[in-house]
Amino acid sequence: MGYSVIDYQIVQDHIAVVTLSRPESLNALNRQMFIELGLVFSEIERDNRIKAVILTGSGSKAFSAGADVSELQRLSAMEARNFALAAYRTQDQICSLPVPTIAALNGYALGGGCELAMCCDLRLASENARLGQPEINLGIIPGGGGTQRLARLVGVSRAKELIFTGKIIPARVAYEWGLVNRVVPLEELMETAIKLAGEIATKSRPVLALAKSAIDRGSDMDLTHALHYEIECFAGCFATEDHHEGIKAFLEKRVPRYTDR
Ligand SMILES: CC(C)(COP(=O)(O)OP(=O)(O)OC[C@H]1O[C@@H](n2cnc3c(N)ncnc32)[C@H](O)[C@@H]1OP(=O)(O)O)[C@@H](O)C(=O)NCCC(=O)NCCSC(=O)CCO
Repeated sequence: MGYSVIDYQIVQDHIAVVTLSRPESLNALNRQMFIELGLVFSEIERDNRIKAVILTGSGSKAFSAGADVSELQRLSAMEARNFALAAYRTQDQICSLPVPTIAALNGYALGGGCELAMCCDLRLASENARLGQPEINLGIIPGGGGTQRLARLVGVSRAKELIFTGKIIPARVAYEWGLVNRVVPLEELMETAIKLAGEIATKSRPVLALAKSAIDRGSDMDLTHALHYEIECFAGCFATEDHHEGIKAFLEKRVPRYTDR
């Protein structure tokens, strides 16, 4: 399928790389971007070969500087609601993808860009990356999950500090706060992301999906329900062919050969 504001590639057979591609506006997220992200994530979901996804931005300055301010400028309250709902649907698709996702933050990840990064399972940042929710400086608040996902990742106090002040934090601080998993030089970012995705891709696809579901769905439950949900996911592993192979390979002291079934 042809895309106009994103690029899509499969590397090393199992790794999908989705690149936000509006470099002239620092990969600002417009309606078309959300439509194409929805389409590409549907394509990825249908493709059983894919075992890890990397989401990044074009150029060396930004992952994404957020929602396209020139589109926001024209919105009525009702239209703003529809814009946020469209973003929500695409983000929900990304969050519930049964495959691990990695955001490779190659520069600014602001507003909707930070929100999109927080929909991914893991975040790697280049040393020049800057993260934040500066919506307050435009007279609005985050509308793509920022008030919720940021608070869950860094805690309510730090989220409030960022959202109330619009302050932008460097990658190092984002790492100290647990907002990103790792910080690497810009020129090593994609190599690091592909290496991490490659390591994940050596595991069983259905078992990765069960691990992701146990963590994500469990974190929305109270502890008792979450622990019971983990038990169901653990039992689900025993319904896969791959768990036989994993255990057999361990006992035979060899590398497992998973069939993703
Ligand atoms: C990211 C900033 C700090 C970079 O500043 P600077 O290096 O000075 O680069 P600029 O000249 O400002 O930007 C280059 C070019 O990109 C356009 N642009 C940048 N961000 C956006 C955007 N979000 N929407 C539309 N266009 C954008 C900018 O206008 C320039 O275009 P020219 O045609 O060359 O003029 C700085 O750009 C910045 O602060 N950006 C806005 C960040 C922001 O407020 N994000 C939140 C948006 S609201 C939101 O996401 C709601 C969802 O919750």
